[in-house]
Amino acid sequence: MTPMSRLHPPGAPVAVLTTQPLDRALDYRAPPGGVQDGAFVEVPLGPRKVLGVVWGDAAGDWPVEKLRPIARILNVPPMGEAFRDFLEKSAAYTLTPLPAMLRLGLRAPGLGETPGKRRVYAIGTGAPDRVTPARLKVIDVLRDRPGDLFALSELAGMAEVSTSVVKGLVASGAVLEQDMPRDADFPPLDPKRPGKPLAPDQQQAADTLQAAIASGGYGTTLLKGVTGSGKTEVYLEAVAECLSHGRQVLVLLPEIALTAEFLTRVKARFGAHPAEWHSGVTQSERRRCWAKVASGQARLVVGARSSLFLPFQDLGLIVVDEEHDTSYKQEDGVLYSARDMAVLRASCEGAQVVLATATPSLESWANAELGKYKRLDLTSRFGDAVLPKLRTVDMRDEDLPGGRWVSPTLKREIETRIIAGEQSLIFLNRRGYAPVTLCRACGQQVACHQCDARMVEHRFLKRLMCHQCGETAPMPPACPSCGVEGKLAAVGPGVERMAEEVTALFPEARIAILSSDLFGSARALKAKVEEIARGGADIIVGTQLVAKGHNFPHLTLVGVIDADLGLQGSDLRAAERTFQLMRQVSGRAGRADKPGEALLQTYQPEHPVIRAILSGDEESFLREEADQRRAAGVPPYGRMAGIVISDPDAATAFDVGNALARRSQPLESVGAEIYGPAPAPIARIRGRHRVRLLVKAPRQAPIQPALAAWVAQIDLPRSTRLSIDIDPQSFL
Ligand SMILES: Nc1ncnc2c1ncn2[C@@H]1O[C@H](COP(=O)(O)OP(=O)(O)OP(=O)(O)O)[C@@H](O)[C@H]1O
Ligand SMILES: [Zn+2]
Repeated sequence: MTPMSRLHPPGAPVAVLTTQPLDRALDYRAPPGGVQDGAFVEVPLGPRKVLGVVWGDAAGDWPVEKLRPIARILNVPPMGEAFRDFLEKSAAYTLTPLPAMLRLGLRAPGLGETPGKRRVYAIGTGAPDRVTPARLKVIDVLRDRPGDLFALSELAGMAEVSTSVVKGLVASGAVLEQDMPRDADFPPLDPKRPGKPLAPDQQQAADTLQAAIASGGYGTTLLKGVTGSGKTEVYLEAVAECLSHGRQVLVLLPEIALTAEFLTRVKARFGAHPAEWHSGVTQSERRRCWAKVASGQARLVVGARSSLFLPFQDLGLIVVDEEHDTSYKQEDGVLYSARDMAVLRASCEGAQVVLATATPSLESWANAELGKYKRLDLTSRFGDAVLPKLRTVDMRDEDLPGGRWVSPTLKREIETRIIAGEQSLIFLNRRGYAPVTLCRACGQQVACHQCDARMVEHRFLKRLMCHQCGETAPMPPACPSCGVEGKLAAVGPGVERMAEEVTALFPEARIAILSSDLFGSARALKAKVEEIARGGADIIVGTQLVAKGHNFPHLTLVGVIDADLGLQGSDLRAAERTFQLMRQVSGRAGRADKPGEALLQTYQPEHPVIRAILSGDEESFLREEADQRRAAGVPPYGRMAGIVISDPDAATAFDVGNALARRSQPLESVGAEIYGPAPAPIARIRGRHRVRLLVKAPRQAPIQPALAAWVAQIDLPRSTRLSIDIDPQSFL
């Protein structure tokens, strides 16, 4: 159990950790009345006041009388000991400075403000005196989230109108302007409401999870169930158990588009919606969520990976749904895996973790094999639904003209579904219109001027876009290399081009295209997903956005345009990822009463991974994959870290890389090996040249302190950046 937070008496020296980029906590004096460990405070720093958290005793290297006093204690419950422990451990694990870690824990707007200071906007009762398209957009946003409060700029931004449009609506009473009320409580959830009657294997899994929660303490369970087996129903029983013990629950989902369906299921099960934390919620909702999680009033939070850094008071359960999903890895700023950090946080809090998936990551599977995690299996779909039949379409035998990708075989199957009134999904994991734009005069590809990457045509946006830096440019009238006009050609398919081909093949069909860049807001995407689930499309053309966890009851056919796509390249997880993605996307078919089928277009039907996907024998696939990784000493049977050194000047970056490679002693002393330096696979991003080193170590090696000592030997030039990715998932 967490010890009681101590009270530091008035005037006592205490350490305060701020979010400022300093390498340690600073000493201050406790204010009149004293201050508790974990208290959120405001302290003077130079001429400013900054936010911080009381972090135990002062370091004591300054005389007490020279210390400045804490300016103010915020009206927020102190941060629990377990959370502080988690921040320290996660900082040490990811080699992140503690202040940067704390920043993740303070991502709520207006923490220091007293309620009543901010102006917020909500739907009013009046009718607008005049209706314009701009005004309608504002009303649309408000109607879509009844009960939500918006800041002025936020509301205007979401509606894509100027703030004066909102003000005009306030004047007519159609929009209500008010001072921010005290954050409202979340409606209570009732864990005693009955759930759906469970199938015997579901019941058994639910009982096991409930028993673990009832007995208290930390533990992790891999809940492996085939797509459509009803994993969600099972872990909702675990949620119910945890709620009935009065403890808090966090459910992580890999994709905002999945929250809408989950909210509906929570409401059906517990009678009300949970708190939400992700980039799609308003600022005031974020603030409310943070505050109510801190006070313990919000009992269930559904969120994205950053919700792991919410100030839970008594966290009893974390569910990581679709635990294999690569989007759980944060690839910007603080580099962390939300799945691994969930396990770490749970161990600090004495909580249970449920990792739910149909296709476990090799990491989690291996931990279950080792007995570190418990494992529960659901081997069949719920009810009468059966797993989809999978077969390959051998593209070498298909008669297809150049520039077309839907094989005659796949086309016939789609026709059958349209006649039967069922849905088909065409899957291609590539955003945009075409991956390559080539000049037929000079043979050059259009490239990003600041990255070592091609520009990808996005016809819907009428622009070229770099998928590395996000830079966009209008489609040039002439080739940027040779200047010849009218010779630029799109090469290869993207999801937009597939939609074009499908429209030409099925002019009468209703076609929906789902790709993350085609939706301006989470709201628009959610609306589209719901419309599709209701049957509002005959053919869905989509990227990996649709592969994840969706329930489309009318969908009976999945056609994978290029099953070989992920098999190319040297990524150590290429086989694993392809296997997961193909099984997941196939799993969207036949989830209700009608059986489903998945067709994989491939040029190499004999490839071992393609054969494993078809056989559906996950265990042998994972076992074989495990053997190979064990032999190579790579994760999860060895440790890895990726170091990227970047600089506007290539030679400088290489010099740093070489200097590090030479001074290898700290790493060698723990048995680690260094590979590189070499140009990173994407050798230039945003004008910075990138050089990478890979560090490989035995599984038990204390790699973090060794890495820290190793990089500390080098003084980086001012222009150089160095990032360390522990357990890298992508090798770009
Ligand atoms: N015990 C049950 N009673 C009634 N319906 C159920 C039950 N269990 C599952 N279902 C239904 O079966 C469908 C699939 O269940 P669920 O979404 O929980 O599966 P899943 O294992 O999470 O699937 P996936 O891995 O593909 O996301 C849902 O429509 C769900 O409502
Ligand atoms: Zn770029």
